[in-house]
Amino acid sequence: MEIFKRIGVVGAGAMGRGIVQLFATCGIEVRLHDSRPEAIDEALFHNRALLERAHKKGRLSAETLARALACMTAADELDRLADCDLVVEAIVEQLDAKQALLRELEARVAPDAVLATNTSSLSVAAIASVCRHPERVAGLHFFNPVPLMKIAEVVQAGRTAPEVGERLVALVERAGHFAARVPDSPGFLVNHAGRAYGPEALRILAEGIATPAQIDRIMRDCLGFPMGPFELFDLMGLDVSHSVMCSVHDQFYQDARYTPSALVPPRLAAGLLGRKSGEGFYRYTDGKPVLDESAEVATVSLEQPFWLDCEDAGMRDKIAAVLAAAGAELESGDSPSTRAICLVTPWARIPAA
Ligand SMILES: NC(=O)c1ccc[n+]([C@@H]2O[C@H](COP(=O)([O-])OP(=O)(O)OC[C@H]3O[C@@H](n4cnc5c(N)ncnc54)[C@H](O)[C@@H]3O)[C@@H](O)[C@H]2O)c1
Repeated sequence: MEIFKRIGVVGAGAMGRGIVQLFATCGIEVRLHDSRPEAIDEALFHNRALLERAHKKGRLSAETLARALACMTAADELDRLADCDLVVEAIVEQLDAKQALLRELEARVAPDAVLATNTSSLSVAAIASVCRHPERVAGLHFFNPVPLMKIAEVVQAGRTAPEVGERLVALVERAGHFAARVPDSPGFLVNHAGRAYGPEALRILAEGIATPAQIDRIMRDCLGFPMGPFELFDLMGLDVSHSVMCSVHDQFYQDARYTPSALVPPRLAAGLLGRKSGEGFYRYTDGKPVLDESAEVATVSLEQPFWLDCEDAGMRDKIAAVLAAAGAELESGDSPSTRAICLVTPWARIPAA
């Protein structure tokens, strides 16, 4: 299978820079373009610092470091991507912007060059629909941060040539990631499944049930997620997440289960985008969250009885044993009394104790 020799990346934000780092580290020449020239310099500087740090920590040999740095270059003009055999776009999540870019790229690259989109949720077929050769267009959806999240979705749109998908799978595997071949459906696989995470957390917040820090802590400490939903919003950028929420909602014909949260637009207008703007649900200094030391963990009163909603008898016994060990009373009726604190067991992976 012919692996790509020279890759162009358009969009030097969180994703574009990560994609550049990933491919350069495995020795493929990558050229980075952005409509803001300063974003290209910043991204290449950022990548250099990350790679040098990895070398200092002994995770990257001097040879791989030198090769990776030599492989990453700036493309000040889009014309500099003309001889790339693959161009991956990672610009703003807007259909018209992506279509306009693909048109511009098609006018420059060779007839057999592949064009890939890193879109999180837009239809790949809709992006490709403006191209003269939609068979060369596929989705190549990485996750943030690209070098660490070792999976990419390879999206086969209605007109994507099968060999284009196969070449992208080979490229993803060469970079050491798992390639998941997925159909061109709203949110593909991961962001469709993720609707039960972020948007549901926003609903809990909107209903005043818990704060972002409380929700994040429960998802991390009790359910074993590596990151809570609000930490994830801050990492992805709320602007990017909002576009995904709106796009998936539209593509499912406004199904109420996917309704985007009204909490989000005022936060976007205020610039509370997350790490990239220095503040989102948390505040950041030098890219690190500033934790609110005064935030207290709420204590649960053991004076009130507990009522447990759990159909799994084995799990029920385990939770009952934890409550008993803590000295709490567990109600046994079919429905809770008015005093009871109700415990609901959602479906999830239970982390090993
Ligand atoms: N942030 C995430 O966690 C994440 C994860 C997976 C996929 N994505 C997708 O990747 C894409 C980029 O997301 P991001 O978070 O890197 O965005 P970002 O806002 O960090 O960066 C986007 C970059 O694109 C540039 N840009 C915008 N329009 C352009 C154009 N017409 N031509 C050239 N450059 C242009 C901007 O100047 C900016 O530097 C989006 O489609 C997003 O949905 C994001």
